[in-house]
Amino acid sequence: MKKYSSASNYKNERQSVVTIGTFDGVHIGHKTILKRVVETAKKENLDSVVLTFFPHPRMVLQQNSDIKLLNTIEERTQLLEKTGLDHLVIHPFTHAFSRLTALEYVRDILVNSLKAKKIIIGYDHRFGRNRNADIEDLKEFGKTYNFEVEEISAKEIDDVAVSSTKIRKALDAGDVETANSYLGYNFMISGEVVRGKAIGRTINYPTANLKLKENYKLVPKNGVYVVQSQINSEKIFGITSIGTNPTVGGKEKTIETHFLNFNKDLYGKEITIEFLKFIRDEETFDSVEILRQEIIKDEKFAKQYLQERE
Ligand SMILES: Cc1cc2nc3c(=O)[nH]c(=O)nc-3n(C[C@H](O)[C@H](O)[C@H](O)COP(=O)(O)O)c2cc1C
Ligand SMILES: Nc1ncnc2c1ncn2[C@@H]1O[C@H](COP(=O)(O)OP(=O)(O)O)[C@@H](O)[C@H]1O
Repeated sequence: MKKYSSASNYKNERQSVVTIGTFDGVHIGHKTILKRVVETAKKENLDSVVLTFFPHPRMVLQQNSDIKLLNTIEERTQLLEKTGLDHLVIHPFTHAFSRLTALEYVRDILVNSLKAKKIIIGYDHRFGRNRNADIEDLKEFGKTYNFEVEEISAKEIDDVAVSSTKIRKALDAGDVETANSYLGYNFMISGEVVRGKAIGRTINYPTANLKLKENYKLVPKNGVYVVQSQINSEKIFGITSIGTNPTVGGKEKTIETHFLNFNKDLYGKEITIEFLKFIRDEETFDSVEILRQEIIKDEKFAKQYLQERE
């Protein structure tokens, strides 16, 4: 898959099948569309292209928007790569871009830059300044500019019954199992392991504290989870606590993981944790000793869960 940092950087003489969207999560619904794009391109001897935007329109158009996304742009790129697409165009969503008329957008970006011969798109897709054009307008433009529009019907979309919003809601409720089944992979978070207060090791539960690079990445609800990770290409399971650590008077939100049967220095390493199961909400305990007893129970729960899953 070739990547381009804007539509004007896309240089390719071959005509294409294009789909357009944010594709946050690259979930099973997105994958059915992407599969259709890849297969259509093969059948019709065209190149397959995804046009996506970054930052998210809401991050640009709504002041103080605190929208959280399922994927960082890096994750989105990696997930799209797996679908077998020929080209990924990540076009900068700016104020100027949002002011393009529907005609300018279709003519300059879809037709002149991306050489669209076919556009495969959801029935409710809207585009152009103030999002005032719809799929019927796109079909009209197709007559002028000689491309075809293939509509993905409401039924086809409803049959999958998955949306990025539903997945965000599931994660906000701690329901990682529902989120994972919609995503078709385990929801994950990556970051560098940084130093904390070094209290963990004093209760025999050292925890790797993750520092996120992107403030727009969605973090599941505060609480304790069973997770898995890949450390030096070995699969390691763990228990992750998300929250402010009120028992030890914490204020900042942290994401910290105690890895099971593991004892190595992780400071400075980049790690990814995949969420498997919610264990419980974060609580304020009366003492660190009670917290330690509780973490022992969390560990037992995790081991039991992992054993039953085998
Ligand atoms: C599995 C697990 C569950 C945890 N649950 C809670 C909790 O419910 N409430 C809380 O205040 N802290 C909780 N913690 C966080 C501890 O307070 C934290 O790990 C400890 O303060 C160590 O912090 P440090 O990494 O800065 O040394 C939990 C930690 C782990 C590993
Ligand atoms: N089983 C383990 N799980 C997590 N971290 C571990 C483990 N064993 C050793 N470590 C190391 O210990 C560090 C965490 O120790 P901790 O006392 O919690 O300190 P800190 O407050 O700096 O996180 C981790 O960043 C990692 O380098």
